[in-house]
Amino acid sequence: MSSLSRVFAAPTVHEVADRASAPSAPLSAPACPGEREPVVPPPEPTASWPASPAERTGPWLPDGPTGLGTSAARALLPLPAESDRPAPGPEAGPAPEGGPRPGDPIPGLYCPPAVPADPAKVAEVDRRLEAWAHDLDLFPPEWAGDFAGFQVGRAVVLQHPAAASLERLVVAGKLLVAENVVDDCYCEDYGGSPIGLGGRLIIAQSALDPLHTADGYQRQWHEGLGADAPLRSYADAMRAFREIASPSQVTRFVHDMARLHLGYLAEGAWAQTRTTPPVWKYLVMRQFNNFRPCLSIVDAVDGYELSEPFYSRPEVQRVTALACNATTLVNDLYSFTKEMAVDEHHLNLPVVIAAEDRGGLKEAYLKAVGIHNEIMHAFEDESAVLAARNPVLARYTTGLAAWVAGNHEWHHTNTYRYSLPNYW
Ligand SMILES: CC(C)=CCC/C(C)=C(\C)COP(=O)(O)OP(=O)(O)O
Ligand SMILES: [Mg+2]
Repeated sequence: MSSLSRVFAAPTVHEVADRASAPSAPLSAPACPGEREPVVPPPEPTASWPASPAERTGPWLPDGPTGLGTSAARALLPLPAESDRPAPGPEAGPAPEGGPRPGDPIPGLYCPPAVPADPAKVAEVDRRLEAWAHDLDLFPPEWAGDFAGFQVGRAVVLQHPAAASLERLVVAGKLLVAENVVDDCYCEDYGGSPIGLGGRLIIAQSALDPLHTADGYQRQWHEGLGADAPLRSYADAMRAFREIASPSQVTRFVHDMARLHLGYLAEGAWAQTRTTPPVWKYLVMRQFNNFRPCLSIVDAVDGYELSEPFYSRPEVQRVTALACNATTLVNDLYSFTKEMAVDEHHLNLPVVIAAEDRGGLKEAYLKAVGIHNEIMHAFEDESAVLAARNPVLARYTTGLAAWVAGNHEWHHTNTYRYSLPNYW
């Protein structure tokens, strides 16, 4: 068994049963290249959900956590006893003497630690992704430094510590590369522009959500998906995702990518009209222009499925959005200096706070850290309520929390892409 096989989390009983039906192969290699790996059906959930709306407002509303969102959680589910709830993560520490050093986390930013990334796994994922990107001709040689500097392999290994196989990690990496290629080439750094963005993004969406039409035009559409690197990357990454995901997980992802593209269009519209929105409107846009497509695949990458009836419940949608918003605001905070260096009007949370408060960027930045922390605590409080009620939701919310922690680790240690302002 290769050394890589030993680093994957030992599968639980039902996953082993599932794999017993597949051809025997070490964990580190797909059962059979290109063969669709079975998605492990979740165990039947215990009937712990109130049967009807009337039950949701029963007398059992105990005292529990207060703050953002707890009223929503309390209205829907009984809160677990304090002893049931996991201890909160370590509170953010103060700034080190002389301020944070390159690679240090933002002082005062609250985020639990990530599972350390196994270097062997990172190297193998990077090797496979680089070969894939080269085969699809995704970027010219002059971008090779930025590709290496992005550290995609380290990102997905940190974000998915319970990934069921190396192949599933590589699929997450292909999607991450494709999402950034589209953002860079269509919207931002590499020739992107808000002008005509809608026309480019609608074809990009069809690389995920196929056209169904008359044969002749169907063929033209299929040929059109090879026209540029963004389209090629979306089409091939999506093909790979369809091989490891269930139909409902695919539909979930396609929906989340449409949300992402709507967020790109809003950001582009405000750039065209030079609009600096009020903070609340910016937070709406950032809930769509968001890492959500990465978090919504955590069950597929970990080899199980949070079934659609569970995933669609309002309280599950809420904790998913809270996790996605917290991790995207982390990007605002770590990419702040990079974005300000390019365009002082680039929209991010500190910029819109400073405009609304008519204050300085430093005060706005520190206020943005507080907003992130409030969202992060709400995510932890409310997902603890869900996790205490159902093992599948416990696994799902653990996966969300791991993605949030891993992505924070990737951001604060990626000194090639990011650096902190001298605010401490
Ligand atoms: C990976 C993924 C789904 C990205 C979608 C949206 C996106 C590019 C981000 C949330 C990152 O934000 P931003 O455009 O500010 O990227 P950088 O700050 O340049 O890393
Ligand atoms: Mg950013």
